[in-house]
Amino acid sequence: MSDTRTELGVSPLMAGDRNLSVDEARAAIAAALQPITAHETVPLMEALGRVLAADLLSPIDVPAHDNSAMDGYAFAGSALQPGAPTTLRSVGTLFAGAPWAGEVGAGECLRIMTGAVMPTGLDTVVPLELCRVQTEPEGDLVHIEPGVIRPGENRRHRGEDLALGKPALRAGRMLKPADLGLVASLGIGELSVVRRLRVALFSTGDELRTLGQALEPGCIYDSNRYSLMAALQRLGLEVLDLGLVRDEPEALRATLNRAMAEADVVLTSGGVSMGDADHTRAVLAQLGEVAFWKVAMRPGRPFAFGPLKRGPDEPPCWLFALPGNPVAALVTFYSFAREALLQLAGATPQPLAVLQARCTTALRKRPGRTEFQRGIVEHGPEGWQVRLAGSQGAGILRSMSEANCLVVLGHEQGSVAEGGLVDVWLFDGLV
Ligand SMILES: Nc1nc2c(c(=O)[nH]1)N[C@H]1C(S)=C(S)[C@@H](COP(=O)(O)OP(=O)(O)OC[C@H]3O[C@@H](n4cnc5c(N)ncnc54)[C@H](O)[C@@H]3O)O[C@H]1N2
Ligand code: MOO
Repeated sequence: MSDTRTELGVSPLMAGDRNLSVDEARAAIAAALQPITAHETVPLMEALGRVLAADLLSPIDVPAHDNSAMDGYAFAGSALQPGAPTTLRSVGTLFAGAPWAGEVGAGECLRIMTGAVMPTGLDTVVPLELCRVQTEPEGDLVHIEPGVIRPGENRRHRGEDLALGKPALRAGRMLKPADLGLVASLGIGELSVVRRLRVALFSTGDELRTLGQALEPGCIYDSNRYSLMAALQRLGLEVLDLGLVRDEPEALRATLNRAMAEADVVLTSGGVSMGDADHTRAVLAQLGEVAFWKVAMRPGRPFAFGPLKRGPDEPPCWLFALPGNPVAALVTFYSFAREALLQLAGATPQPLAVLQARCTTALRKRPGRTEFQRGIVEHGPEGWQVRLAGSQGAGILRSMSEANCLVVLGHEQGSVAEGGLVDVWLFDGLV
């Protein structure tokens, strides 16, 4: 990371007045970042959402034995005669957890429960509902009509879920509920995970007040820190809340120094547009190589990104400076910061799930920039459909709150006719 200017490439840092496309900005960010590697061991029940540090090899076969997939009768499939009924005598009952110790001879079968170990020599289970049982004092007779079962059916094979020595989960996995169950099925109670990425978060703007403070004339409550903190928590990251920072070089410098000392990333909102940015730029120029971009997108045009330099052998602290307008802050977070933070956290990239939905109204759009509109997607008579969620102003948080998705109109895309298909990012898919 010594020569970030080269790694970022000429285009983003030298973009000057040119507008970068969303894809160019994303690519420049991804090319600059190096994941953190330090790891720690955590108990399984604390591993949800954490990033697996190394491939997890299965120490056992799961299941450990061939076993029955059904409640029924286990027998040797070779006993089945093509085109003729088969009758077998049941010589015992097998329960899960209690392997069969006896013998099973020709023409015999065993009543077996789901999950019980298949005895040696038996490879087929006929489910109870597919056979006729005739009760007899010396052992029930089981009649199987031709064609209801084939040899080998309803047997679960040893190791078919997880095979001894094979990777059960790969490094970089963000662990989800089923993964924790999978690890438990291997008898493993703790995991090596990448340490949590630490993100310092603050809002800038003299007009901002925080919860509990009085709202003087001209002031507003800081909302960005709360929506961004929640978005960071959803990603499973550690948040260092640095509160509000006034529009003063010394306050900014002091806060950035603290963030650089304590965090891997600093995420800010406000103060990146043309207005009063000069002193911000001067402070950032002293601390690192932050580029101020204009991205061809709406909302969220102004955005700054780059490394704040620490010691010569230390990785930089990465700055993501989001625009102040509350919707622009969230849209740029999801467009640029989300995947970059997952990359830094060591997670295998997981692009957002994109749904295609029919737009219930026509949308005006000119090619040459990406537009994000707040929408409400629902299932209608002809499949997924989406309508816009109220006012689309970059400062209108209410419509963002009412929305359940973002309608994403791509860089090259033009206007959309009523009923046309559009891409949708589901908020519930934003992990
Ligand atoms: N001459 C220009 N003016 C503006 C441009 C431009 O390119 N040229 N870009 C506009 C766009 S687009 C946006 S977005 C904003 C972004 O500006 P900043 O990042 O410098 O943000 P601020 O000016 O500090 O704030 C903008 C707006 O958002 C409110 N805000 C800021 N922080 C918070 C917060 N933490 N919680 C709630 N609301 C917040 C702030 O009060 C302003 O109303 O600039 C446009 N102007
Ligand atoms: O980022 Mo701005 O929100 O496009 O107004």
